[in-house]
Amino acid sequence: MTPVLEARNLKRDYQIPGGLFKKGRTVHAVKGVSFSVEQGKTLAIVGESGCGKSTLARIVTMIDPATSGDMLIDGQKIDIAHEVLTSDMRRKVQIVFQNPYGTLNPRKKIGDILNEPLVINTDMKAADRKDKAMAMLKKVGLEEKHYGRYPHMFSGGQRQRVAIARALMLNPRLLVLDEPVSALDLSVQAQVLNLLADLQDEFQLTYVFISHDLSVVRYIADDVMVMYYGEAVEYGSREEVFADPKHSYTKTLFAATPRADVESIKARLARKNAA
Ligand SMILES: Nc1ncnc2c1ncn2[C@@H]1O[C@H](COP(=O)(O)OP(=O)(O)OP(=O)(O)O)[C@@H](O)[C@H]1O
Repeated sequence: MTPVLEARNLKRDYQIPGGLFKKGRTVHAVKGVSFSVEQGKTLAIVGESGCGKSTLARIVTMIDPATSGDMLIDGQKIDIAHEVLTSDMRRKVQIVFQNPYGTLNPRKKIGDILNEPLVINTDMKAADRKDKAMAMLKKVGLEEKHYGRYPHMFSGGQRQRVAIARALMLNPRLLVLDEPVSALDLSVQAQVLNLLADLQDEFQLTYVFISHDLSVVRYIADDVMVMYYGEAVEYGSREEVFADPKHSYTKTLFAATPRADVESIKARLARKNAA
């Protein structure tokens, strides 16, 4: 089966300009990383701050170009240098960030926020756009009455639901989730993770899930890639990586991670496995 996303030897360098008495230098943020994700699966990318996860997320989402390497969506090559990147290509991958309040325009109503991607990228009629936005609100566990409200009227968890709904409006092939629950309380984290899992089941969505929290990764990932200083030091199925971490960095990372309360996620997965 052709993977939804395939990355081959992706690299990203940043040039840091020099000053009067200081030489410029190059930061190798991502040093040749390869991975793939099949439809309906979740690849978690984990690692400590500065390891290059967000840079990779921005490359995969086509927000930033890569310095070299190849990226394919459904087997189709993406122009990683962004010289001829079409909007059709861009809309195939959407992203949800950690802090929805920072990415939802506070002056826009939820309905307008959900409509916006359709206005920009499609020629759908206003009535059809509204129908789609209303349906999406329900899919993410919100209600029709929320359509006319502003972001500040919602809780953190509800705002993240809006961000997820907005990301799904263009029926993307891939959703990049960049620390999507890290800013939320534990009980709300579990609800949002359950929502993501339900949406994945229903729409066969494919996720790249960026996280530093291994207790979350353990319950949502199919595959895990551990990054360290721009390199993938570990990559395999969740079971393999968790049962037998090979790299010394991964062992340290696992030992240092507090176990969060993810009982409800565990229960949900147990139910799913039993069904
Ligand atoms: N725009 C930029 N210009 C220069 N250096 C950058 C830029 N963006 C990231 N870097 C550097 O690239 C490296 C990887 O950063 P990146 O933000 O991808 O890591 P991260 O693992 O996502 O960290 P965090 O979790 O803190 O966001 C770091 O050394 C960072 O300082």
